[in-house]
Amino acid sequence: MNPLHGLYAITDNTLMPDDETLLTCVRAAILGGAQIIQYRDKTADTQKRYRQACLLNELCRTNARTFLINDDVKLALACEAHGVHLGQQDTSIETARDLLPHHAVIGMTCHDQLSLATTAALSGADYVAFGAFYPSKTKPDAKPAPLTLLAEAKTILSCPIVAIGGITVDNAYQTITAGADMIAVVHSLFSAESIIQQAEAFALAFNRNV
Ligand SMILES: Cc1ncc(COP(=O)(O)OP(=O)(O)O)c(N)n1
Ligand SMILES: Cc1ncsc1CCOP(=O)(O)O
Ligand SMILES: [Mg+2]
Repeated sequence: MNPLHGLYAITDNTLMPDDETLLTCVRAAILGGAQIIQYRDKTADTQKRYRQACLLNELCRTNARTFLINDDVKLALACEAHGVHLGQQDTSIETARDLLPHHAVIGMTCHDQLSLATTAALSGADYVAFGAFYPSKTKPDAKPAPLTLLAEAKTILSCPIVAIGGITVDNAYQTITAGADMIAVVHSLFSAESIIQQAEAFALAFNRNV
């Protein structure tokens, strides 16, 4: 398993509505340097979700990338993903840990609250996610989180930290220097004219010194 660090690409069923578009876009993100891929499909089409999750799992395994499923622990089990990303309203970490293989990756949304993160870490989360740090096109009603939260979180948590919400190539570097180990991106990555070049630009932000 590669480390939980770098560009974390999250799929979108509106931007990538069919199998071919989804695979082409995610392949480009991987080629550009995305390290973690999350399958996030909010439709109720169980058959499509299973088929696409299996396709992405294969793509990620071939390219040695971490593959996570949003919300759905049973789907993660069925497609043999590396793990799941859970929100505060989703399955609990404890239940997910019971259902998944012991080495599964479990990430947890903590919005703008350190207390949710310490609870998640104590429950065995492998990473925690904060946001939205900037206005998000994908989730416009996401509660805003201040960038200072990341440095505070770093002092009290030992697990990796994800920043999410409205992250672009222009604000990626300041988000990483503020304390993010991973930056999770939907719109600014997958709506780009060249997804490969956009992913490269995000990946470069992790290697910049100034
Ligand atoms: C990496 C990452 N962070 C946060 C979220 C949001 O999860 P959640 O609050 O459960 O909202 P939905 O994505 O399910 O709408 C995420 N998916 N990934
Ligand atoms: C799922 C989620 N949770 C908080 S913001 C967000 C969406 C992130 O997408 P974008 O990178 O387009 O703002
Ligand atoms: Mg969720």
